[in-house]
Amino acid sequence: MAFDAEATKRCSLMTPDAMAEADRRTIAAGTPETTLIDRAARASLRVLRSEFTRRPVTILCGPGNNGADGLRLGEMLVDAGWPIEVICLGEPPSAERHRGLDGRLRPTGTFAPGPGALVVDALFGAGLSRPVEGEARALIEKLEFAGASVLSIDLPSGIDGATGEVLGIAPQADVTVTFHRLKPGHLLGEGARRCGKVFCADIGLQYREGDASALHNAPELWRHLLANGARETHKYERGHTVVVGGPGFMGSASRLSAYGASVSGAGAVTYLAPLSSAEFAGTVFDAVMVRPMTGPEALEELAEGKASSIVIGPGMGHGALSRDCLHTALASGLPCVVDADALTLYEDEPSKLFSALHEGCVLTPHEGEFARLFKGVEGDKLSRAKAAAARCGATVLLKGSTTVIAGDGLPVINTNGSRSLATAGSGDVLAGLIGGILAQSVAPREAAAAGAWIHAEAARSAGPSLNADRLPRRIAGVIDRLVS
Ligand SMILES: NC(=O)C1=CN([C@@H]2O[C@H](COP(=O)(O)OP(=O)(O)OC[C@H]3O[C@@H](n4cnc5c(N)ncnc54)[C@H](OP(=O)(O)O)[C@@H]3O)[C@@H](O)[C@H]2O)[C@@H](O)CC1
Ligand SMILES: [K+]
Repeated sequence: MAFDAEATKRCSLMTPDAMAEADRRTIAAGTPETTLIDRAARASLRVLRSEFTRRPVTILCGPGNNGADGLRLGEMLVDAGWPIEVICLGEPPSAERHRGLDGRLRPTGTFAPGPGALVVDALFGAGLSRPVEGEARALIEKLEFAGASVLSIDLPSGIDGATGEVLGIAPQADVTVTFHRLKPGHLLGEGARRCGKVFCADIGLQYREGDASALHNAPELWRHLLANGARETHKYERGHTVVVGGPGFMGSASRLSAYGASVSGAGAVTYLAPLSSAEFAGTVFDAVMVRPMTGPEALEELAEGKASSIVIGPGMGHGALSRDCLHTALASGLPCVVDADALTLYEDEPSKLFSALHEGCVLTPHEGEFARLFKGVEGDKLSRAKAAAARCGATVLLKGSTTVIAGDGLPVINTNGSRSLATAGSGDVLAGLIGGILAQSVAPREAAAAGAWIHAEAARSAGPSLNADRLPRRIAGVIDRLVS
């Protein structure tokens, strides 16, 4: 079962190149470029007026259409009676085309933004092609300690719209206004930090299948998949997740996974407890069934029976039984969440793990585990997750304050994470939650996207005192609200 098709269009992220192509298409279909610039400027004006009170405005304009948006915005601000000045890189704009700016153009050397001023950054947007240097760099450097507010048009100048990386230098914007669709660079790395509050305005560009390079995660993509399970009446028809338990003191991580699975909407969860902790596990769980793990054959028996997904890795340890269980889990062909110790068991020979994985698997590494398992995979987070998924032949969920999910279909970027999630055991709960969603016949990329968003949402309104024990209860609340 897949993402909702209409929501996929709305949640699409487009690279600067795809945006330029949409721009060309729209112009070729009869909308003049000046009309698009006009709409972009008008949208910027709307946001500017809603976010800032009247004050002196300096507009920094670059040589391309990002600068053209800035010039047009300048004219609109003059019409609205705002005090403005315009500073252009390179050639000054034609007096004929921009009569409204008469007497307001200043040379670059005069730029001295003061506290309380508003600077519109229209230097570079989607056409940024190299690191920002020279005069443009000097202008952006002056912003750093000026205390002025910054509104960036399309992107903070210097942010690569495809990756979120800084090319040379980029300002810290308070507000960014972009058009048509967000770009991955608005959500990734430094881009996410430098954009401030992001607004996306419709300027009448045509959308076409194949324009997207990634998706911005949102419940409208996958909410219908969760509701599906709730219609089934028998517990095993609603999915049955098996969580492979960890031994002794380590067992708490896997128990958190079992709690995560138990609130996922799956009909049943079985906790397969190593003998050293089976008795204890039997006393702590109520809603989760506990079975003793006599050996990998106990897992095999469940996999051949009623299980519909497996969660393996949290608190499992690196012993021989762990290896046997991992092999049994993967060989079963059931959807599997491979997390924590299951990711690091084979860090010295990852190809052994990769060759056992199948397309129903979801790997959930944090940055440290990712670096150890996918040696040599470098670059921005989106590219790394995609490369890792291609290398291992499974879905990869690369965790962090921004989480990227790559697998079959467009990759998904999840951005509702918060600091409250950075707490011990939170990742174990996530692994269980995704396992529980997988058990409900949801495809791996879709289950990972749903799990990442729900998990983050459960922590979003919480304070720093949130711990992993209390997370499942909050997850249950989020899911119930989503499917009600
Ligand atoms: N499609 C849409 O949605 C719409 C887009 N619109 C707007 O258009 C913007 C895209 O316009 P764009 O393509 O003209 O690119 P833009 O960002 O102005 O920069 C290109 C110029 O900068 C130069 N340059 C690049 N890097 C440089 C550097 N480091 N240092 C110095 N120079 C550098 C580059 O020079 P070149 O590489 O050619 O030598 C070229 O001259 C987009 O962000 C949005 O605001 C709206 O108006 C309407 C609909
Ligand atoms: K800009």
